[in-house]
Amino acid sequence: MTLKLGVPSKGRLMEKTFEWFAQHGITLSRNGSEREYAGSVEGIDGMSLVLLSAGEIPRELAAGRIHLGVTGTDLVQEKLPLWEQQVCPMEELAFGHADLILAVPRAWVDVDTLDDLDAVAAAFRARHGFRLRIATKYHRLVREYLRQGGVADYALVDSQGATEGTVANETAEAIADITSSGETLRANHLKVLSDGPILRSQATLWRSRVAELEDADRATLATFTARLG
Ligand SMILES: Nc1ncnc2c1ncn2[C@@H]1O[C@H](COP(=O)(O)OP(=O)(O)OP(=O)(O)O)[C@@H](O)[C@H]1O
Ligand SMILES: O=P(O)(O)OC[C@H]1O[C@H](OP(=O)(O)OP(=O)(O)O)[C@H](O)[C@@H]1O
Repeated sequence: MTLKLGVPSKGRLMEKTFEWFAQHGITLSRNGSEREYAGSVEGIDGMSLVLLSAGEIPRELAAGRIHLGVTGTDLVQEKLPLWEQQVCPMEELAFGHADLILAVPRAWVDVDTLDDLDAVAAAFRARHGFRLRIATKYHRLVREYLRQGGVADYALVDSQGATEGTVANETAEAIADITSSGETLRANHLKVLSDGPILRSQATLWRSRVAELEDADRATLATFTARLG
């Protein structure tokens, strides 16, 4: 057996993760072509690399199919209702910073807070005969946040990408998505509610609490942990 490390298979998150491991004397690389999802690890014995979608890493950690994984706090908390029992954060990696926020059309001048949204949601239902729609891929986190905020008159609409476009496309009245620079929100004429983000996320190195460790894996994990300082 080897200690299995799951890393995002593409984009910024993959590149930054490779850089972060390099700073700790561990060289991660993708085998063969850009399209091949196998990789290798140099600089530490007994560790192997698995390239995965960032969104699948939480589930693989929770199933114990990988021992370590890099992905955002947002994805772990969204995908794993019992995340604290299933995974443990080893290190925040100081990149991939993004806030999960609720945003409404900038033209809604009377709506700045969750309380305002609640009032508008009730009026919206009375007027249109259906609930105000919020587009998101973060169903669990958004439902929980709105429940705690006392907002009930809404319907979630699933959106797995280009979520900010759903308002202009008239498939939703509001959105909940991650934002970093804020540019996508601005470009789509949306404004963030002022109550503060639903969640602040960053790329984090997680350890599975359930993956089985053989003696050799335990030794590899100890060597790796010592490297992190
Ligand atoms: N603009 C951004 N700035 C910083 N971090 C971001 C940004 N967009 C996404 N992230 C973070 O990167 C991680 C991966 O996001 P996301 O699932 O959207 O990636 P993806 O490339 O679509 O991955 P997948 O392979 O699962 O489709 C998440 O933790 C998210 O918070
Ligand atoms: O605040 P900003 O810096 O503009 O970044 C936010 C955007 O980045 C992410 O999208 P991504 O580029 O991953 O594409 P997606 O819409 O397919 O998820 C996220 O879903 C936002 O749309």
